Amino acid sequence: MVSTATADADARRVLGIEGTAWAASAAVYDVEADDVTIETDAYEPDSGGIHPREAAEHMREAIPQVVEQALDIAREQAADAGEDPEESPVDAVAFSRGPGLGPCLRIVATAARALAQRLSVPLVGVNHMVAHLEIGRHRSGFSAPVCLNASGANAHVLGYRNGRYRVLGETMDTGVGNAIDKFTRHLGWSHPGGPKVEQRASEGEYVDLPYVVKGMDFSFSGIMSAAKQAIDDGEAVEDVCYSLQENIFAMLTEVAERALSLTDADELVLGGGVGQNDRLREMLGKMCDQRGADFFAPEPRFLRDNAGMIAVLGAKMYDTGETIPVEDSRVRPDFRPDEVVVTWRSGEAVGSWGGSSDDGTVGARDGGGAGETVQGAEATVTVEDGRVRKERHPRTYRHPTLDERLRTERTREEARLTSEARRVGVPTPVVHDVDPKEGVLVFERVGERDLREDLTIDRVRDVGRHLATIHDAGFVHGDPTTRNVRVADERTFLIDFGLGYYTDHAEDHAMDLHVLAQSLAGTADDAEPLQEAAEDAYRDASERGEQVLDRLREVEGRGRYQ
Ligand SMILES: C[C@@H](O)[C@H](NC(=O)OP(=O)(O)OC[C@H]1O[C@@H](n2cnc3c(N)ncnc32)[C@H](O)[C@@H]1O)C(=O)O
Ligand SMILES: Nc1ncnc2c1ncn2[C@@H]1O[C@H](COP(=O)(O)OP(=O)(O)OP(=O)(O)O)[C@@H](O)[C@H]1O
Ligand SMILES: [Fe+2]
Repeated sequence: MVSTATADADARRVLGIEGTAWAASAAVYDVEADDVTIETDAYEPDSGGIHPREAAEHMREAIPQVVEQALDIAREQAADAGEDPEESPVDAVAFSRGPGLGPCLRIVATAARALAQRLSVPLVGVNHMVAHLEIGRHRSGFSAPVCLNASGANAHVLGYRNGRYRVLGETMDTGVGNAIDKFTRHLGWSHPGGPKVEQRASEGEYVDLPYVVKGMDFSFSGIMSAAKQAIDDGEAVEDVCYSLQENIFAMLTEVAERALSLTDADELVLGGGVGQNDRLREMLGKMCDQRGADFFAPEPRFLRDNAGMIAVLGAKMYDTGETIPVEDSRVRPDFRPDEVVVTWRSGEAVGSWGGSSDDGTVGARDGGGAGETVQGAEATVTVEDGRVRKERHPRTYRHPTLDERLRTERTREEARLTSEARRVGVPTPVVHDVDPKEGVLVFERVGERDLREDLTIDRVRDVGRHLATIHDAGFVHGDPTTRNVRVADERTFLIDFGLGYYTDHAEDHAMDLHVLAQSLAGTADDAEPLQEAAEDAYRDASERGEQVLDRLREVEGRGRYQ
């Protein structure tokens, strides 16, 4: 192929540089051959976790070398293709702009700028998290997958909608890998801990540990303290490792399934270093199998931090003109994936879910007609004779003991809190029958449709008020999404209290509002006025609305990436 290194032509080859935390890495992506060569020099702390200054020092030493190695490969490829040796062998230099450790990012960016200048090619600034996702989409050939990012400093599920990747759910505290690594530091093991836990888990048996999912968000702090405590109490290390993996990965698998259900997607891709774990991949694969979805995990060299994913996304961005001048190329330690305008998918439809169709209906789910069966994220719901039968079937991806515990607990709590909410004046269905062991509930059928098909200011105000009422009564809903509210002419019913629990903590109350806000953002084209209406109604109706809303602002500021 004859080279034309202008910005109008599609890229032949792109050089990627990665160095957000531990991997000093450079790669060449040969577009035509769809071939990625990666050169990585890993930072391994002598003790403890990653020290930002030491990591930056590693970048300073290692980045020039891996870059030169990658460049040599690019030159060979260019020579094989018969290109002019005087010309740059790559059309662009793509680098990880964030998120990541500031000192590391700055060294990588400096190297990238210098190289781009030397080769007289443009710079492309890549979001590291979007790269973790795009590499899976690229390698799988899937068109509109949900993505689970399971990496060291992050954990989130993303879906594509209307030109951006939306964060459907994320960790409320640490990233999944960091959580595991902290646990292994407690044991005195060296960094990284993830592979060591995987190894020890193979000899372990299941012991009870906390399990925390809130809508599509989740939290690791409770389970991590409990795991450390279990070790201090003399529980066998292999049992704690095993159970930790079982619970944490089941949480990730559950939220991935919820995201598939919400977005009506049937493809899932995995990204991030924790994705190298066999048990996590097994769980996700089984879950997808059970619901008829396709699952793809890239090979390990593309899961852990690597410059290959930066080069591949860099090429897509270059092709749509997403290059940046040096003066605009400052690093972004807190760069969120939903800040990126996804230009390289602009030819595609609005998105994979929630877009209103011409007749104003959204999606195709309504537990309305008699005899109809609705597949929710957790349960199968059948409508018969004005009654609704909800069955939580076993999920074979998770440990049977955990599975039984979750199904029993959630069924019992759902019956209890649905009735409790009615008692305090919130419209909910009458509970006719409950069998926690079998995971079966029979309810009165309520509402004509789900809230997401009738999203008005008045309706979300009702929801804000209802949440205030149950919070004042001392419990939370746990999953107040636009699919867990049913609407009829005059009334707005809350359903699906399975994730609810008793609590007086402002933090837990704020999480309910956060889940609602995320769900509005995921379903409505203009979510802001709806969100405001819900908050105003909540503030007016609640005994301590101001305090909870302050906490909500705090919650929203978290889950940011360092
Ligand atoms: C911002 C960026 O620097 C950061 N990168 C990062 O965290 O490196 P990554 O390579 O994606 O993931 C590393 C994590 O992946 C874990 N890990 C590696 N192999 C594992 C395994 N077999 N099982 C569980 N965890 C594993 C390690 O313990 C470590 O916490 C991120 O993507 O969040
Ligand atoms: N009492 C009810 N009256 C009318 N429709 C109902 C009732 N309960 C459930 N449905 C319908 O069934 C759907 C699924 O129910 P539910 O949310 O309880 O199950 P789920 O599996 O927990 O779903 P998800 O986890 O996706 O929210 C609801 O969105 C609603 O359309
Ligand atoms: Fe990463």
